[in-house]
Amino acid sequence: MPRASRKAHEGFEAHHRRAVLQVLLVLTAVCGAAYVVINLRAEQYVLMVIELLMTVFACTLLFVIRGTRHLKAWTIVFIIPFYSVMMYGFYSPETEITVFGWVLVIPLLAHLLLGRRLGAAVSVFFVGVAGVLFLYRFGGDAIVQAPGSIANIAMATATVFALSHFYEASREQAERRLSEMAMTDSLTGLPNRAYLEQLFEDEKQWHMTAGTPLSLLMVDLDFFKQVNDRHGHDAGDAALRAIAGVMRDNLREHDTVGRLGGEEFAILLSDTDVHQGLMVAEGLRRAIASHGCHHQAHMLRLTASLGVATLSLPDETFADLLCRADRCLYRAKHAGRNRVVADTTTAAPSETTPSIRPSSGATSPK
Ligand SMILES: Nc1nc2c(ncn2[C@@H]2O[C@H](COP(=O)(O)OP(=O)(O)OP(=O)(O)O)[C@@H](O)[C@H]2O)c(=O)[nH]1
Repeated sequence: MPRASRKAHEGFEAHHRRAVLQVLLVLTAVCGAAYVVINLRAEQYVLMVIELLMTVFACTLLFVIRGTRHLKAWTIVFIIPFYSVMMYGFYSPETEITVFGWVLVIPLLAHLLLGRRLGAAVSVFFVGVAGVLFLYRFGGDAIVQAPGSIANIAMATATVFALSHFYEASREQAERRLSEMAMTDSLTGLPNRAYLEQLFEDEKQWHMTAGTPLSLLMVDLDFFKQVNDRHGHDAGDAALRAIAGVMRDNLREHDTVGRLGGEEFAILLSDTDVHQGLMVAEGLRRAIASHGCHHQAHMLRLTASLGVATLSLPDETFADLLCRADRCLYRAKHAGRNRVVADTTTAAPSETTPSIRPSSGATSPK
């Protein structure tokens, strides 16, 4: 999965897991408070103190998990004592056999909170311990030895385990698919603007820390309306797909081209200063101009204008950089199209805004 899609997926997943954990914490606090009263009245003071501690712990975590970036770690910090308290309840001679009804909650919660793999591992461990405790306490009872009684408990637990596991597997798959769709332009298959924005935030952190340059190209096809008007919308769509392919083929693996919308594209160039960005843009301009897009009986020739800007300030946003690249693009269009203009306003003061013009003038689609 591409990095930004993976981030989107993680965002959806964290949201889901946080919501489940919040419900569990509220339930733990409410049930814990109820058990404090029940155990106090039954004079079972050890259980009462444990329940009281769990209630306070759950209330505290409700605040902690609201803004945490370490949700999984906090979930484990809660779920292990939570299940351990459950195991103590199973072990304690003060509890009845019915306390083992809680064993069904183990696989369900583990999968909802920890996902398919870790959830399965934690479930197997704690259900196994619960099974041992059950046999230790009640293995000799006549009711347990009756045919089918152990099978009932075992099969009910296995059913909840299997359903939780398959539900989680299918939910994770659907979530992954959704996050990919949310980050992809459906016509060209390129990353969309949301993807680029997220990628920019990651790359910015990385490049600012490493002290390496990050550039953005903005690409706009020239006279694209004429393609639609002369050859139809399908031809326009085919041309957009073809140009997307040309750009992808002419970039390095760690550069990312995305479609902003319409006939506008943006490209993030890692480890690239404004001068190198200008060269990359010029290479793309040539590649686009020399590429013929076949559509039915027609050969469409397109050109593009490009603007180049390089990240210069730590607080610069994607929109800021895009705006600078867009201003250069506007100048390229204004100067006759099919050319590249770079923004060097933040580079060395002696430098002026460079532009690269094609030997022939602007061209319109034939
Ligand atoms: N086929 C197709 N056309 C699109 C799509 N999105 C936008 N367009 C068309 O792209 C054209 C953009 O036209 P303009 O904004 O006038 O730009 P242009 O004709 O390229 O002119 P300049 O940018 O000034 O060189 C419009 O006709 C839109 O309908 C799309 O997904 N498919």
